[in-house]
Amino acid sequence: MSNCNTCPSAATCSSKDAGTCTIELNPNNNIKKVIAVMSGKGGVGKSTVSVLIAKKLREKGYKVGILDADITGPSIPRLLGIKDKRATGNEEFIFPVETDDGIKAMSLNFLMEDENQPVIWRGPIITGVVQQFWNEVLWGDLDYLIIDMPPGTGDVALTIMQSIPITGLIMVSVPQDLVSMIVAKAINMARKMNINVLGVIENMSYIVCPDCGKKIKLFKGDTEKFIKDLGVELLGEIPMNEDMNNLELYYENKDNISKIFEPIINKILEKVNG
Ligand SMILES: Nc1ncnc2c1ncn2[C@@H]1O[C@H](COP(=O)(O)OP(=O)(O)OP(=O)(O)O)[C@@H](O)[C@H]1O
Repeated sequence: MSNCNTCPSAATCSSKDAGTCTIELNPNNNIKKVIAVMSGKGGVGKSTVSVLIAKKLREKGYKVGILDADITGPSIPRLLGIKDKRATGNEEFIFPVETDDGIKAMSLNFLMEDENQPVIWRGPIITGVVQQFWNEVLWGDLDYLIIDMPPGTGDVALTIMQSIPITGLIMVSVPQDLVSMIVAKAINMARKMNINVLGVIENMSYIVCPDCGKKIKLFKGDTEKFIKDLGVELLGEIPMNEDMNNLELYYENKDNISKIFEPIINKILEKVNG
């Protein structure tokens, strides 16, 4: 977790005297581990990976929540297949929405009447909402909270890294040198903030030929070099396919998805618990 020594705003921040700006967790919540999923670049499959992690952990019997910190582009409700549900609350708490398989989720879209309406808010309001999702949502007992980070290395990502105790951060990339460069920025940002980077998941790594089963690399990015240069572990590769593009039908495609994601989740578990 971050502290004031690593914070770029330390000179002007009012929390400096306390030595940290970590937000106290609501005493009604008991969250054992927080896994943040980030990319730096948008549209590479961060939310997809967040949902895959949540589903797999839930299948293994863990109590799981997923916090959609992508306030201006929330996709978790759709990917979980619960886009029509709405969150409720009382004077003290916001209650998370729960999937049929028992994953608790909070996203701005659960609070919007119409998912197509944009939120046209400035940074401080957006960061305030993310902080509320952390400490005003009644998560209860969770083994793992997955945070789907917003794209980029801006204000919201910075606030999350500073104020939420992240156990480990997973970076999602695709095999294109332009994307790798931006993901490298995000990894370096996390390291500057003393966040434990668990590794990189390469999404859209390849497609599988439907006739001969051969793996075809569509992009020519030098993943090996990128991983080596940054000294970070490759946690696994995810192909581009229909199953991944239709996560709301997860249980129909579970076996295919498991073949790909089971080794990845086992590695993640090893890293967060090792
Ligand atoms: N491996 C894959 N195969 C096929 N489609 C995929 C794959 N991964 C992601 N997609 C699709 O690509 C789109 C973007 O994915 P996703 O929303 O997970 O990315 P993101 O990085 O979270 O985007 P954003 O920057 O908007 O938050 C979605 O339509 C998703 O279904």
